[in-house]
Amino acid sequence: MRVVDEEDYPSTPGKVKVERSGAMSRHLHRCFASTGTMFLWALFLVALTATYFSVHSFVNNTSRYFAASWGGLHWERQIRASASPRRPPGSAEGAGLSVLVTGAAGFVGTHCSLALRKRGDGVVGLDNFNSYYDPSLKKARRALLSSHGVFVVEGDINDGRLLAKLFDVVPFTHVLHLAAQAGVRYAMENTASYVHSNVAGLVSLLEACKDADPQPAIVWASSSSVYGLNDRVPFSEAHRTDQPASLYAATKKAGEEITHTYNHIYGLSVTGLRFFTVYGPWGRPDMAYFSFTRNILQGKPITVYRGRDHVDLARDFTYIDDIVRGCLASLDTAGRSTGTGGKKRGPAPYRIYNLGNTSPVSVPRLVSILETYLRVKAKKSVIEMPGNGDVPFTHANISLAREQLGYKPTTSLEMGLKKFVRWYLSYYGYNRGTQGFKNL
Ligand SMILES: O=C(O)[C@H]1O[C@H](OP(=O)(O)OP(=O)(O)OC[C@H]2O[C@@H](n3ccc(=O)[nH]c3=O)[C@H](O)[C@@H]2O)[C@H](O)[C@@H](O)[C@@H]1O
Repeated sequence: MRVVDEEDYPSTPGKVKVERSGAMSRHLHRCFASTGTMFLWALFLVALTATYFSVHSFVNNTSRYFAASWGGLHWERQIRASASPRRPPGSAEGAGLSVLVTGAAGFVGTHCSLALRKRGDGVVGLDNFNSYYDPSLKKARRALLSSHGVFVVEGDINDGRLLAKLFDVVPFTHVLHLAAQAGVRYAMENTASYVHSNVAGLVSLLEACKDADPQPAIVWASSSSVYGLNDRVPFSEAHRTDQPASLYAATKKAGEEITHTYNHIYGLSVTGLRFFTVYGPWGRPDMAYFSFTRNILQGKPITVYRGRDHVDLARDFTYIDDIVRGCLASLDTAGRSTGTGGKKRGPAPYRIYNLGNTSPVSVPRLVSILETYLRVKAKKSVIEMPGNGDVPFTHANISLAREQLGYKPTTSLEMGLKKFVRWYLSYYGYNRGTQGFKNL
């Protein structure tokens, strides 16, 4: 068994060990030899780590450069052309806006972009084409926009570099922020996507807006869902909105608070629009009117939720063209942001409006209107509303929007669904004669 020498013991930190001379010189020699070796090893490791990180960052940057779907002179030319207003000089409506529309390949985004383009404003779209619902519908919307001269950049609002570049290339006068993770019930399945888009993405966009010179005015999509458990009807902007019933609603409410902060600190002009169950052609397949239509045509059952005590659920369904008019009126009346160089130079407007239809319709009535237009009886399964974030009814008071934006919805659910069904049948190529369902 090996006898442990005194020198093998570690010294107590901070204390010097007194040693005998012979043993000491041996020890010193060993000690220097091992320190030198250790030093060389340490040097080698540092060099290795540094090499690793520089190669890694080079590979990262290079692959990001090659993978990026944006950038370059041609891309910048496309952005500038799309962003240029085309109103005739001296036109009564003024010089025209230059609007960045986020979520441009989405339902409301596409309609607003087209409407802006048609009246001569410049529009650049931004959309990440995620797969929350069929991306081919988003691509078809992009093709429609492109045929009207609207260029849509594929990118995410969380990409600060891309946003900075866009504001670098174009001095946007307005941002119409519609990109979001939508859907009330899906918020129970994929919580992270709501935080990613509706909270982190919003902050990323506001950061870019506050740094932009000039700062744009922002109009963005909040939601009727912020009224949550409020049971005073019709819902007015003055009612409480601190009792959300879903994570979706909570992120939209958070958005209202976050935008307020940016308005307060940086002088950004902000208008939040509380949309009430928007529907229409080119709509969202995840919404009830759309999925009911698909299932009814395919002979599949639909699930109709019912409230407590067998009370029907109801929504203040609002037709897309009415919403578009509300969005454009909001842009036109937005008022300027006041900040420059990331600093507030004076107070800027902060507004919130309900954009609804003011006439709630029950879900069973929605189904029966669809049955009439589709000429097919729905296979209904009526169940009690699960605790999934839904609220029993919505009903907008739109006095404020009427007064300040001139907002006046004109489309009944019957009229609006007729237009939707007509679009649906033509888009999916449904052939009544042969009862065939192409591409459904
Ligand atoms: O107003 C809003 O702010 C919200 O409107 C809709 O949310 P929601 O009103 O729940 O719209 P749908 O998903 O189309 O549902 C409409 C009604 O049909 C009911 N429904 C839905 C799905 C289903 O399978 N069965 C059913 O009875 C719902 O409970 C609800 O009462 C949108 O999906 C949200 O993105 C938007 O923010």
